[in-house]
Amino acid sequence: MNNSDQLKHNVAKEAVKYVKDGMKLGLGSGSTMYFFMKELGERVSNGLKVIGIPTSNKTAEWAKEFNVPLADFSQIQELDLAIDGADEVDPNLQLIKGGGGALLREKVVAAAAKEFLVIADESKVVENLGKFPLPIEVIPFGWEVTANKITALGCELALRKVNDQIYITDNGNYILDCKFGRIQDPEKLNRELQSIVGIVENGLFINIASKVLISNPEQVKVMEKGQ
Ligand SMILES: O=C(CO)[C@H](O)[C@H](O)COP(=O)(O)O
Repeated sequence: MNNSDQLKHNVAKEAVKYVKDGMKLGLGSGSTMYFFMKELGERVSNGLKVIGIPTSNKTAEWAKEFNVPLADFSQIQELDLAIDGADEVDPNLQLIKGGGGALLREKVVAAAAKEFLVIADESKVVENLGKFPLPIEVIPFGWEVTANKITALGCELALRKVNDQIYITDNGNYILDCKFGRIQDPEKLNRELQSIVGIVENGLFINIASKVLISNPEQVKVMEKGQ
């Protein structure tokens, strides 16, 4: 395992300790979550009873691989705990997410949870959000018009492509990766983006994270609001 994977694995091992018997879980997406799913599967094989709602088709595949039971979201009103990775975390626990393209379901699931636990390695911690281009999910219909309105807020953007093909989210939408540079006021930008028609959701997770676990080569630290 390389050093980066080791840090992801370490933080996942710590996060799985927050899972208690009988919990309804939100299961985030991304490579850090892969290690969490592996660890969770280990606990399930030792008798832990949980059910999970996956935030992406990939996470659903991992749940199958590691025998983590999944539930029907329509039968669940509230989740006990959602766990997910992040692309950037600031000192106020505001996040940029969506590097893996799953931000919409991730936000829906996080918002349905009593607690939202974020797991990341120290490379994700920043003083100000914005070095990582902000992913914004837009509907394909008229996406160029939507893109122009986003650009007017002061960013350069690119339609996400993979192998020269437009990237399509699990919800059938497009992703615009938006370079705002240092975001001075993430709450304000979030509000502005929410008012643009054509945007389905943006990757700013404002006042959603309850706690963030950060791994460095020595330890896993807990970040909480107001620290
Ligand atoms: O938001 C996400 C996917 O939409 C991921 O949580 C984020 O991209 C972090 O991924 P990784 O753990 O691979 O660094």
